[in-house]
Amino acid sequence: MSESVGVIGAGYLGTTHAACLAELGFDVLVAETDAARVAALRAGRLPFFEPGLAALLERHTASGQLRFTTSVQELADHADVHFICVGTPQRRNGLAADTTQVRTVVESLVPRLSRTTFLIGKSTVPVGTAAELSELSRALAPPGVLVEVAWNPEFMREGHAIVDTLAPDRLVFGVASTEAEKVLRHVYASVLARDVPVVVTDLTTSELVKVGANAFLATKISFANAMAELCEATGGDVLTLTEAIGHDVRIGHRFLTPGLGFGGGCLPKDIRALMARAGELGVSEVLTFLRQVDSINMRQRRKIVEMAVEECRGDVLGRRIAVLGASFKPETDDVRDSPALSVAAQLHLHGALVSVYDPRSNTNAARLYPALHYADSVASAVTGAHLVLHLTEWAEFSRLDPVELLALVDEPRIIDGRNALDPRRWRDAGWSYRAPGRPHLNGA
Ligand SMILES: NC(=O)C1=CN([C@@H]2O[C@H](COP(=O)(O)OP(=O)(O)OC[C@H]3O[C@@H](n4cnc5c(N)ncnc54)[C@H](O)[C@@H]3O)[C@@H](O)[C@H]2O)C=CC1
Ligand SMILES: O=C(O)[C@H]1O[C@H](OP(=O)(O)OP(=O)(O)OC[C@H]2O[C@@H](n3ccc(=O)[nH]c3=O)[C@H](O)[C@@H]2O)[C@H](O)[C@@H](O)[C@@H]1O
Repeated sequence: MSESVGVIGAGYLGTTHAACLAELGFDVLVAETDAARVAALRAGRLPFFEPGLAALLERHTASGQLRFTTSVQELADHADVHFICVGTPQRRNGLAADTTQVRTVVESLVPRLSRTTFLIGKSTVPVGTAAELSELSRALAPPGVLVEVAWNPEFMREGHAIVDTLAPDRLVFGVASTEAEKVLRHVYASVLARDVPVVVTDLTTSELVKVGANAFLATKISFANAMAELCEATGGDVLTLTEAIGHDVRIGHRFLTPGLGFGGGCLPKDIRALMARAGELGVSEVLTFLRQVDSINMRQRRKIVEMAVEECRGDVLGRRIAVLGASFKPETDDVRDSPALSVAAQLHLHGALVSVYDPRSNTNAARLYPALHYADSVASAVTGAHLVLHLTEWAEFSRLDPVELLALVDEPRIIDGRNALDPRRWRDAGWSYRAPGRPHLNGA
C-alpha cells in the first residue's frame, strides 16, 4: 500500500485533513478546482483562519510533503487512496443537501484511474449517497480497474480543527469490505495508537452517525434555548438551570449554553438536510422533531433583534448599535450563516446605524453584508453607541473593561447574546445588562 494519499477539496475540512495527514507522515496531494486558492496554498498562505493550521501548512508545503493542484489527472496518478472533502451545501431551492460536488468528484476522477483505488468520503452527505457513488464509480471505472467507496465522516469543530483531527473523540469507518477497513486502519494507525475508539460499520450507518451527531448537538442547544424562554416567562435564571442539570453526567454541561443559537456552515444545513431526507424516506417523526429544533434556533435571532428594539425604546431607526462579533463562533473567521451577522443585518434593515467589529472576520463579513459599517476596534465600534450587542463570544470581549467603555458610549446598555459576560461586572460599572433567559440587571 502506498504512503501517498489524495485529498479533494481545499476548504476548512480538506485543508485541515490534508495538513494533518502530512503531519502523520503521508505524502499528500490536494486537488482543488479554485485556482486562486491553489496558488495561495502553494505559497503556504491559508485562505481562512484556523488556529495552528497556518504553521502546519507552511511546514509541510515547504518540505514538499503537502502539495496542491488543479489537475485531476495528477491526483489520479498520485495515490490509490483519496479522501473526498468537497462541500455539500444546502440547495438553493430547498432544505436538502446539494451533493453535486461529491458526484462531480467521482465523475471526473474515476475515469482517470488506472489501478485499484479507495475513494473515502469525509463530506457530510444524505444517507444513501455513498451507495449511489459506489454504483457510479463501478459504472465509470476503466475496464479492469476496481474502485471501492468507503465513508469516514468527520466530526471536527472549526477553531479546534487540528486537535479534533489528530486526537478525535472517535473514528467511524463505513466500509463494504475488510480491505477498505485495512486501508483506513493504516491511514489512521498513529491516531488509533493513542487509544481512540473506532466504530467500524456499513456505509449507511456511517452516514447516519454523522448527521445524527450534528442533530443531537443542535437539539441540545435548542433545548437550552427553550429553557431560556421558560426562564424569561417566569423570572428564572437559565444559566443556573443549565449548570444544575449539567452536573448530571447523563446530561453534561457542553453544548448547553443558551443565547443566540447555532449557525455556521454545518449544524443548520445538516439538520435541514436530515429533515429533507427523513421526509423523502417517510420518517415524519425526525422531520417534525428537527423542524422544532430549527425553529427554536431561528427564533433566538429574532429575539435578540426584539430585545434591541425594546432597549431602544421601541424604535432602532437612527440609533447607533455596536455589534461585537461577526463570525458564527469564536476562533474562526467563518461567517457562513452567522447568527451575529443575521442580527446585525436585521437591525440595519430596521434603520439602525450598525457598526460591527470582529477580531478576525470583518473582511469576510463585509463581503457578505457590504452595507454594514465595519470598525477596526471595539473602541471605534462602541463610540457614541446607544446600545452594544455582544454576539460572538471572543475571549477579547470577555476581557473588556466596562468602566473604560462607559466613557465611549452614548448610553450604557448591553445585550449579551451569548451569555458569556459577567453580568455583575457590567451592572456594577453602571450598565444596563440583558441576556436571553436571565434577569435584567440595571446599573447604578
Ligand atoms: N467545516 C467543517 O468544520 C466541517 C465540514 N464537514 C463537511 O465537510 C464538507 C466540506 O466542508 P467545508 O470544508 O467547510 O466546505 P468548503 O466549501 O469550505 O470547501 C469545499 C472545497 O471544495 C472545493 N471543490 C468543490 N468541488 C470540487 C471538485 N470537484 N474538485 C476539487 N475541489 C472541489 C471548493 O472549491 C472548496 O474549496 C461538507 O460536507 C461539510 O458538511 C464535516 C465536518 C467539519
Ligand atoms: O459537521 C460539522 O461541520 C461540524 O459541526 C459542528 O462544528 P462547528 O460548526 O465548527 O461549530 P460548533 O462548535 O458545533 O458550534 C456551532 C454553533 O453552535 C453554537 N453553540 C454552541 C454551543 C452551545 O452551547 N451553544 C451554542 O449556541 C455556536 O455559537 C455556533 O454558532 C460540530 O460541533 C462538529 O462536531 C462537526 O464536525
